[in-house]
Amino acid sequence: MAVGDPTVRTTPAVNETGEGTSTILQTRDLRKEFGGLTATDDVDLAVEESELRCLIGPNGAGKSTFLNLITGRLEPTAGSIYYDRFDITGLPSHERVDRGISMKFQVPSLYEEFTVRQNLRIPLQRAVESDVFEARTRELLDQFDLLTEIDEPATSLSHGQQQRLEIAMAMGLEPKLMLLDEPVAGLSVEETAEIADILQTIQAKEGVAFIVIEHDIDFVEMIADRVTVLDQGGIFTEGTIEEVTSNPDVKRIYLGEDD
Ligand SMILES: Nc1ncnc2c1ncn2[C@@H]1O[C@H](COP(=O)(O)OP(=O)(O)OP(=O)(O)O)[C@@H](O)[C@H]1O
Repeated sequence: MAVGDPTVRTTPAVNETGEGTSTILQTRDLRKEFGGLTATDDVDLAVEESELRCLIGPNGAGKSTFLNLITGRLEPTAGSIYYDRFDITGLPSHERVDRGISMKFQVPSLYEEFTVRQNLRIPLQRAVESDVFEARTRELLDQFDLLTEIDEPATSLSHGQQQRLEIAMAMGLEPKLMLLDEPVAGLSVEETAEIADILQTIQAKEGVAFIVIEHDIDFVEMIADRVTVLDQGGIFTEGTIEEVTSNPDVKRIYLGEDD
């Protein structure tokens, strides 16, 4: 994998943040303002290697803005982002991808005229040597239950299969940290359970950490090691799914339950 020279633009974060080596991502006082609106309000968030973290919160809480700051799509107004022990706050998006941060966006990004194999080749070309394309293509498609569709056009896939292919493409970049924005939106209960299974398998087998934005609490319950609740740009609370969902304020405000 092509990785930039860490001595040129980045600084080891371990001394600055005091975090141990198992922290893959740490934000410090991360802030994003749009005019007078604070979309990310001094967020300190830490994610461990191989952890599956879900971000929940009401519409407009700042979930997508936070992920866009991590990918470099947005520049923070203030604060720092440490990834894999380096300060990546000023790095352009493509360098973050090369270091192992990949994202599956909510909007579809498949090349419809391409086959499943050709779509997957796009990220693989960037991340792995050509002599392992075929083996890695098959391995990923097997993991994502798409091997029998390998030579089918992307347009022939069901919505659930397309979502799986998009996550497989994000995995094709060989990430250490994968960001997913509502990966099961519009999927059936069965399709949702299948994605949950796949993410847990990848987490266990490949050691990838995830940050997943999700409104579907049943899905969060299936996959999350820990849950962070955002509200008005800031962290409202964090904990296990049981801790978060048993918090009366979270229940009332975020899950729409009064009991
Ligand atoms: N490019 C932008 N310019 C101005 N305001 C923005 C921009 N992007 C987001 N915002 C505002 O920042 C706040 C946080 O938005 P964000 O999309 O991050 O929330 P969210 O939690 O992801 O919401 P949803 O669940 O609806 O996707 C909102 O008030 C939104 O209107």
